[in-house]
Amino acid sequence: MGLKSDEIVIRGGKPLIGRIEVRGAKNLATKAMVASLLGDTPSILKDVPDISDVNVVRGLLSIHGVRITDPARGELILDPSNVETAHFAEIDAHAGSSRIPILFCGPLLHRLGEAFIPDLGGCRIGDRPIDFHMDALRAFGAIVDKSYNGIHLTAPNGLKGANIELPYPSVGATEQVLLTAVLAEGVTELRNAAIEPEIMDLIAILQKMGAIVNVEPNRVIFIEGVKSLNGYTHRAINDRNEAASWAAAALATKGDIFVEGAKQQDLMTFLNVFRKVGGEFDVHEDGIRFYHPGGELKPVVIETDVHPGFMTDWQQPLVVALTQAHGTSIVHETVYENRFQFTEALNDMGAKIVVHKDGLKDVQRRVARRDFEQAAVITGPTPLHGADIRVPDLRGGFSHLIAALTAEGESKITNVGIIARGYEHFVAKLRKLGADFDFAG
Ligand SMILES: CC(=O)N[C@H]1[C@@H](OP(=O)(O)OP(=O)(O)OC[C@H]2O[C@@H](n3ccc(=O)[nH]c3=O)[C@H](O)[C@@H]2O)O[C@H](CO)[C@@H](O)[C@@H]1O
Ligand SMILES: C=C(OP(=O)(O)O)C(=O)O
Repeated sequence: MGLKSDEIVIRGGKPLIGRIEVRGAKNLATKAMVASLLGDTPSILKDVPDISDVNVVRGLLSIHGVRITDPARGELILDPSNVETAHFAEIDAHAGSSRIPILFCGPLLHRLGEAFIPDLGGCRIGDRPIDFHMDALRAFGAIVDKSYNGIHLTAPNGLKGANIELPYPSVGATEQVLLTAVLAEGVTELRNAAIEPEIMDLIAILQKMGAIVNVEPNRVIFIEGVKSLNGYTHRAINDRNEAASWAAAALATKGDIFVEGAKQQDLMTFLNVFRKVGGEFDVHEDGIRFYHPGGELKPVVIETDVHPGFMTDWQQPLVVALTQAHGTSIVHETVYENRFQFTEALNDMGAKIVVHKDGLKDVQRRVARRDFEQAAVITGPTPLHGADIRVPDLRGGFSHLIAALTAEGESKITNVGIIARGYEHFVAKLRKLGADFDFAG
């Protein structure tokens, strides 16, 4: 029987070897596209990855009247001059696979005086509430009405600078405040802000547009509202999460992958862990070579955290390599409540991973426990064998690809479409790295 478009059959046990390229980050490009709504003139974004989350945001921007053209590979011109005329109150659509529509709130309130936000997508890796976003918008003066099939926001008196302290340094809520405060009247002080490299890149974009944003010590950001902003021209920061995923793939499969576009500065925390596990890397001007130098991999204890800690999006691919380490590794997941679903499939393939749903209370941790954290204890090395598995979420899906490539025998993975949310042309890249697989999609 033929394969369906969201299925891949992988024959594993072969190292991945070769060179691939990472381009603009999913976690920046999509937000930069939203920022174009704030400008009075067109914006130009370069190195936009060909991923489905970008297409979702593109679709929503078009519905709002932003004219989008792509004159060259990875380049988008976003012209917001028709946004007012395309004005409508309600989108009868879902956000598709993406969480980005939540970031339309501030820009639409500024331009139209109201915003309608449909249900959000994104990975089902925990509750993922949006209370910080809504509280921040209320502090700016927005009125939030949840009686719709989605959320309806208005700002009858305009948006005014606010004093906001986030309960947790949320990436999305920090972006929400930035995208709202730049055109709000007066000064906004944001405390306990997230400072991920993608946020710094968004701030660079806003500065190019004419915004005044000061990043102060201790997670404080001051934003002085301005009356209007122009469009920007910007090359998106590269995708460090995709780079880390390919690095993990090189380690697990005993391979050697040159990731063009990987940047040492954005990956420092990951590189330290990669080295401690026994992987080697060479930093070049145009990328980083990640490889398994031979010999045994070593176990590690990791706590996921906000930047500059170990990014939660890195843990899922790395766990596959940890199944091949000699000894017991522990991954404390402190950012999301439910990010170990992917380990069930790994266990079906021969891994020994025990997930502690309430975390490991007796194990000493570097930083204080969060109420809902989980821990995975991985005992290795365990040979992996092929299995039929189903992708649960984006990074979990990439982990399944790595596991199937590491395993002896054949694996059939279904629901691989999710992986295209954040991994550009992953099938072509696997082919380039010498993977043995069948894919019909
Ligand atoms: C598109 C994008 O950029 N996604 C990234 C972004 O997600 P996202 O922006 O959704 O993640 P957040 O940083 O907001 O979430 C962190 C934690 O805060 C909680 N929270 C967040 C908002 C809120 O209103 N209330 C609340 O309780 C979340 O449930 C989670 O436990 O940052 C995450 C953390 O680096 C990454 O894993 C995601 O890849
Ligand atoms: C959790 C992730 O993404 P999103 O916030 O888009 O669901 C991710 O990139 O791993």
